[in-house]
Amino acid sequence: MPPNETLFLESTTRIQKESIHSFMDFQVWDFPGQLEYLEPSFDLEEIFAGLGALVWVIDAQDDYIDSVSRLSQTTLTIQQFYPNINIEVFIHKVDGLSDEYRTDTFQDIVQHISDELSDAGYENAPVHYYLTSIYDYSVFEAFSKVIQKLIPNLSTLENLINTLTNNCGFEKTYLFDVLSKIYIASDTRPVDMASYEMCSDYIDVIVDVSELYSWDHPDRKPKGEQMLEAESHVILHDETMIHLMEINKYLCLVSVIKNPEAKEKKGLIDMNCRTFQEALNEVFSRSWEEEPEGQVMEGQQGPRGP
Ligand SMILES: Nc1nc2c(ncn2[C@@H]2O[C@H](COP(=O)(O)OP(=O)(O)OP(=O)(O)O)[C@@H](O)[C@H]2O)c(=O)[nH]1
Repeated sequence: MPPNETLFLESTTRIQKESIHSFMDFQVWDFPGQLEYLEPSFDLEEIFAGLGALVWVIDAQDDYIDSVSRLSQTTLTIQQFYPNINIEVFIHKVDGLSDEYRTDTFQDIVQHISDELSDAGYENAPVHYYLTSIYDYSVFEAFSKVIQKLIPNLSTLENLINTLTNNCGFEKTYLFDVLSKIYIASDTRPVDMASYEMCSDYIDVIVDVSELYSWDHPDRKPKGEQMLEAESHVILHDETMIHLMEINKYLCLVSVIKNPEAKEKKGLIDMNCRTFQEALNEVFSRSWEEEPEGQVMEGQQGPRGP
């Protein structure tokens, strides 16, 4: 949804459950801000038992003291009964704040929460914080990190991407979920927002072009055998190449390549990406058989095969 359209969203009045069917199935539950779910009339087991991550959104442009103390109470309850749930705090709507005020707000919120938790005897709580806004890519980046922690075999995926990235001399590689535009894994070099944005935008371009040309036109017959997966690259004004390869129905691999020789070695790059694709689909088909245990979101299954 474009950010400007969110201005007309209606307020949430009850828990809304949204099922996501992608490389792994999970649900997102949207809670109304004022729901007193810690009251005895609510069944904690029903709410928390199947959760993999709790994402707590704090409006950084508003008075957040109340939200912060509700979060502390919730964290204490969760830590007692459901210690495997990841607690992820989005310090949200930071687009309206100056850089300096943003840092102060971040520190203030983190300090408040850790003080309240340590007053209750809970030191070094595993709470993670993100600065987010819907007016840039930060909220996608933050959600990517939240989802990545729930993926069984994440380190195997990262190792595979590292091998590909290092052997081909890529600058950065992301494995994206095409629909949500979150990246489920990347090589382990630091993420640079500009390259993430570029790769994410390139997926939009390819999806748009594919939609234009992929429908069955009665007068258009394919000339010979067609490749199942989309594959594309573009060279930007500074010679950077963005290379995209669809991996399966849900995922695509997008790489940033700075090496000027890449143009001549496109065949080699494609071949290496195909080898990566085979390895990845093999990992997925194995974890599908094994059914991972532990940190799972409600309704989540193992990653899907190709
Ligand atoms: N400036 C700014 N406004 C935002 C951002 N995210 C959401 N909003 C605005 O905040 C308002 C409320 O958004 P919702 O998503 O309905 O917030 P909510 O907390 O889920 O609200 P409830 O549904 O009442 O629980 C909307 O008008 C959004 O446009 C952001 O990152 N920056």
